[in-house]
Amino acid sequence: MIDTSIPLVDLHRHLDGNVRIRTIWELGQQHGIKLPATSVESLVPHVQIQGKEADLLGFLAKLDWMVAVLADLDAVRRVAYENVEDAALSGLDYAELRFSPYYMAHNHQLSLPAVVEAVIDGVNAGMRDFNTKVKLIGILSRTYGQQTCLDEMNALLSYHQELVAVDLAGDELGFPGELFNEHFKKARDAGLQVTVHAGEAAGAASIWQAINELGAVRIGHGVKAVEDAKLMDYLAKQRIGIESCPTSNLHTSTVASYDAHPLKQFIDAGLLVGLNTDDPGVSNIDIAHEYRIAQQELQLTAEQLQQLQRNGVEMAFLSASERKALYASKS
Ligand SMILES: O=c1[nH]cnc2c1ncn2[C@@H]1O[C@H](CO)[C@@H](O)[C@H]1O
Ligand SMILES: [Zn+2]
Repeated sequence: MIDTSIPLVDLHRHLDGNVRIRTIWELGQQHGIKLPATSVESLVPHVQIQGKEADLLGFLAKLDWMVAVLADLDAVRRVAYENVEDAALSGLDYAELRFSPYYMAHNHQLSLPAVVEAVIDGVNAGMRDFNTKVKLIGILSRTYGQQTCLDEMNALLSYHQELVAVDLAGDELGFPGELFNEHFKKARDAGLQVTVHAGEAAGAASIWQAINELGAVRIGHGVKAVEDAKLMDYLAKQRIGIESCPTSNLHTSTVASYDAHPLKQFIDAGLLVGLNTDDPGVSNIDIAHEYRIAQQELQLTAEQLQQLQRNGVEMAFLSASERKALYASKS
């Protein structure tokens, strides 16, 4: 199902949505943080989806305990380091890990630039110990509004050489992309690429906005693109990558069932679409699970699965020589 001759990548993966349950428990104990459970086992329903949530915000609440235990920069480094180990354990050759500095910092008033630096340090330590190449994407958590996102952007930009891109995540319905046009201009001016969570909770107009005003060259989820034929055409022609995350879309009730997921329509329309996990810890999945779902629930052929795998490599934020080296590492 996964073709071992093609690099396996995951480009849409929140490192603050992938904190191990045992780590949440241990950090809670270590720092005397009150958790809503008396054991690792009883913590599970508080941080992992059981069935599905009614909407995106219900889903996002599951991440809250993952960052509630980030009491100091060592905790941040640990989570970043373990994310690289998790990526390696799931067989990824290359991963783009994304994180929101304010989301990780706010419970314990950590400094935003210090959190960015700690994530970079943890990931670099992970890359020394494990065999997965990682690049980082900085997130603005739109749910906290324009000013906080400006603080996030400034913290991220002070480490722009260690990042490949910026993203906008959180409450898409409550905080439309227009609020962040200036933020993303700063990022583009600093030479960063842009991917945006769009067309997940809101409709196709949000995807147009992300492309035309925020400068997105990739779209996270993009589920609602199927509602707009012109947009589908544009995405295909412009080779705008769609970071598809089918299980996350089910868990947020963005789609009612796997059957209703538009992945096959994206492929049929010739879109540059790849498979990703989104928040593996919250959804309790790995990348292999998404390929299994694509085969068994979305009825994709072996050729289509290979195409998804290659699309991932094509849309990765890598230079031409890095992409070549990634392919070469498999042959
Ligand atoms: O599927 C998603 N859609 C929108 N926002 C998300 C999703 N998963 C996580 N976050 C958001 O990303 C930041 C942490 O990286 C947080 O703002 C979290 O709410
Ligand atoms: Zn996401």
